[in-house]
Amino acid sequence: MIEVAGLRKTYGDFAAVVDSDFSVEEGEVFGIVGPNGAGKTTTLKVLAGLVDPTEGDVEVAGFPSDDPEMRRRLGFLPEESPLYEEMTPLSYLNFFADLYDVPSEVADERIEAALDRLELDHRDRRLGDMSKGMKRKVAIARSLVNDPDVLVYDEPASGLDPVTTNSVLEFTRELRAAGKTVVFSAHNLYHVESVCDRVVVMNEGRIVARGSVDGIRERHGETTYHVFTDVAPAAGERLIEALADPDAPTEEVGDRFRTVVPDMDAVEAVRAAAAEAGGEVVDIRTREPSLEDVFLDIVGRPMPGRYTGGGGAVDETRDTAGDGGEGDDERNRPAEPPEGAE
Ligand SMILES: Nc1ncnc2c1ncn2[C@@H]1O[C@H](COP(=O)(O)OP(=O)(O)OP(=O)(O)O)[C@@H](O)[C@H]1O
Repeated sequence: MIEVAGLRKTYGDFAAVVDSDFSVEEGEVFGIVGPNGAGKTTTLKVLAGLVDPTEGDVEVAGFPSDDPEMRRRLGFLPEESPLYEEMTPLSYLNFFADLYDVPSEVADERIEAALDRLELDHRDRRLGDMSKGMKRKVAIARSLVNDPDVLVYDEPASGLDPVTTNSVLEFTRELRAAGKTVVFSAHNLYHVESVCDRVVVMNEGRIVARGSVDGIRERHGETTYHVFTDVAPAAGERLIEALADPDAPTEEVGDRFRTVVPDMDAVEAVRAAAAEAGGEVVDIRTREPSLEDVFLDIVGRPMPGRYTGGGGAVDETRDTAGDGGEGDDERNRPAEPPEGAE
């Protein structure tokens, strides 16, 4: 449904997006995550036909992104919803339906359905008097007036209270169930984890990881084992020292000591050290890395420069360390991942 190949967007000699490639399947919720300034909004604006790429090919629903037909198939939700303060939700949404030439009876039905589903009351209230959550819902309803196949949402749930956030995320899942294709950006990784089928992680203009959330977690995060021992406090120092060499961080937690290790062999080392210190292993828990742990690891890696003039040249860095694998692959990964991130 969406194909992006070799996308690059520069402003002067600054590269906002560098060599971006990805595709989004029909009926998929696809997430773009990354820290501030990573290039998420720029990518989404290119998809929505609001910003022209400097280089590369972008196709949405079979049309190039500068084709007016593509815009008819797409609903865009900008990061900030620019609403006309004096209008009411109904007048505002009808105005946009009109711009898309939606027949008025169809528009009425569609708008009612969207506002009902989004549980937006006060449909005759001035937009200027509405809360941020209500305005966001109106903006989401606006993205649907032309019944698009593809929805491009920039931070749809940012700055909303937990109830409104859940309702927006649930609504996104329903769009998928209705066969829509959704691309959205987010800072909040929980939002991404709870909704997206696949994601790309962007950092400093580049895609640095991609795949399913679980796939990324498996490749970039490490499962750790938390081993609890009942060594007496007086012998704790001995245990900590004994485990410093295999680099198994150990600390006192309540009436136990907890040692964090990467594998079952290391658990045996803890067992031996605990026995030496007069105790034994009383509990072992595995800890999966959260997407947040993984994200911090990935975006913490050094990146090549973003300026094309004078400074670091960005072009040559493409696929420097990408494994070129298929599906759950990753590309443009900086050559040196940091040592054992916690
Ligand atoms: N019109 C523009 N002119 C110059 N630089 C721009 C322009 N638009 C974006 N940039 C720069 O491109 C980079 C990427 O911006 P973008 O808004 O795409 O990032 P983002 O990942 O969406 O960030 P955020 O999470 O803060 O919204 C930023 O450094 C930004 O300052």
